[in-house]
Amino acid sequence: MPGAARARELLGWLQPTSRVVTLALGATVILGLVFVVRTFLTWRRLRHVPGPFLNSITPLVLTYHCLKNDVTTYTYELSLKYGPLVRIQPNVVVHYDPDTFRRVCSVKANYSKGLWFEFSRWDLNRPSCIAMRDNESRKIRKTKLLPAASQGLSMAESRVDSQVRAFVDLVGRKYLSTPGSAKPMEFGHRAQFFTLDVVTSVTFGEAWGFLRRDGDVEKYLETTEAMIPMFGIFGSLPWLVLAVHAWPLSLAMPGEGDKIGFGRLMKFASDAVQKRLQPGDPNTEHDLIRAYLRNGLDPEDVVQECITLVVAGSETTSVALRMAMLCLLTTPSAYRKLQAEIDGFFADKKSANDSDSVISYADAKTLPYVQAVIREAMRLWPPSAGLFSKQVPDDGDTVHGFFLPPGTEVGQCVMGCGRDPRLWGADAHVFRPERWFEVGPERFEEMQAAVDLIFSSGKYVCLGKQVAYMELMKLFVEVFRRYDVAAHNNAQPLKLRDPVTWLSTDFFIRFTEREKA
Ligand code: HEM
Repeated sequence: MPGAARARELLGWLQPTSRVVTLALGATVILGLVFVVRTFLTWRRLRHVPGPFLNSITPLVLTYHCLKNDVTTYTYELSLKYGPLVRIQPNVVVHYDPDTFRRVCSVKANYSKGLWFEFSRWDLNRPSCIAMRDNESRKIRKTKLLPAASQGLSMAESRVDSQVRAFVDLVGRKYLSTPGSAKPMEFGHRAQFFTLDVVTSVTFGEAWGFLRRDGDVEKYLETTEAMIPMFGIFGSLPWLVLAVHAWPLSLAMPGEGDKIGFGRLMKFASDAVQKRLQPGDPNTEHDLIRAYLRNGLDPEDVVQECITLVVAGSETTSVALRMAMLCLLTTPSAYRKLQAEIDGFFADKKSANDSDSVISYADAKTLPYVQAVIREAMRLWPPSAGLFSKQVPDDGDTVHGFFLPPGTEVGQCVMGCGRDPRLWGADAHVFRPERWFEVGPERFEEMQAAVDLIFSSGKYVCLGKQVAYMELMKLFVEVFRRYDVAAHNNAQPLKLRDPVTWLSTDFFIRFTEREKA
């Protein structure tokens, strides 16, 4: 009897329920086989790249570490163990070599952005530069953005100064502890208030007012804080982005009509652009919106670029502020040297007693120890710790001697660049700003270039790098010039978790007026 007829006869003997069970079992076996074959083929594609076996067959190991809140350290430890190139997911390899970093980001290498960047599409039909994965479109967009961003920088300083004053005022108003009266400030959130007010002010010409209110505005922080861990999870399972962008999940995406949260930022950006297009607009104030419009960017694209500026420029810089503060508070020798340098600078300045003055960026750049503290903290705790994967071009590429077929995603372990003992010595994991003074000019340049990779490189380089340095330098100078700072909870200065970058809670610090010498 032919096979198909025999199978029909056997099925006929079964009860209807047994038939359903048998069909379900059959389907499961077939799906299981498809899964095994697919997993085998994916594994085979990059089997020559070292890494843990489990990571080479499932992306979920990385997802697990995002949920466990130790993903950056995990990636770093794997890189050291298997490096210079490690397979961290079936289709993702990671490196931590500064030269490889620069090559992958160069125009010449022709890599493009990985799937994860789709997550930074705020409007599904209109990507801003950070979400553009096609190299040609990015090039055209960035040509328009770069000159405008550098014009924007020249007017950013006065806006950063206003927010530094607002922060210092807030301390004086609410958080100055005196003997017998402790008034600790939760610095993690205040750092965000500061960076959000700076970036909204530089972008829109008007700060959102987090510092003024000393609280969240339109529940923006509450909702975005909940979103940040999603960046990690989407980073480890980037195809999820496509599911979220498709109907019906797309209906849950934030929109201009929302009463709170990210949608408010979208509405604010859209209104701010519209306001500048009105015939009666005086056009006297300078901000990035005007700079972008003047540079020929379509108004609807300007809206998307403004949202990107706020997202890209706030959490990153506040992570840098928090971790630099933590490093200082836990390293008394560095704290003392930083304050001594600041005092020395102001000792013979007329502005020393002017409570309203803020150090100029040009002057701040002459303070080598302040700069060393900031660089050293960002080296150890890079705020942009995610993989930021880029896709291998059509011809494939060879990285550290391993051929990578087209479409492979190459991620970066920026923590590895900052802690590689070959570059930083046996105490690479120690916060020691002095290391920046122990080397000749050539080595110094090499170290500086490696730390700067936290801002990416080449065609992906951050547009707000100078604004970020300006914020960090000015705030530290003006705070430590006026106040002494101490961790409030000696047993645990803060609670740290790492779903994609370092997020903190309960970072309470105390400010006291400095004793005059
Ligand atoms: C310590 C603070 C900061 C760090 C570590 C940082 C890091 C980065 C990195 C790594 C990228 C590139 C991502 C990639 O495509 O691979 C980037 C892009 C970007 N950053 Fe920053 N950033 C910081 C502060 C800022 C600030 C203050 C602003 C705005 C004022 C800003 C605006 C942008 C923009 C607009 C992009 C997109 C550029 C593009 O797609 O070509 N960033 N940033």
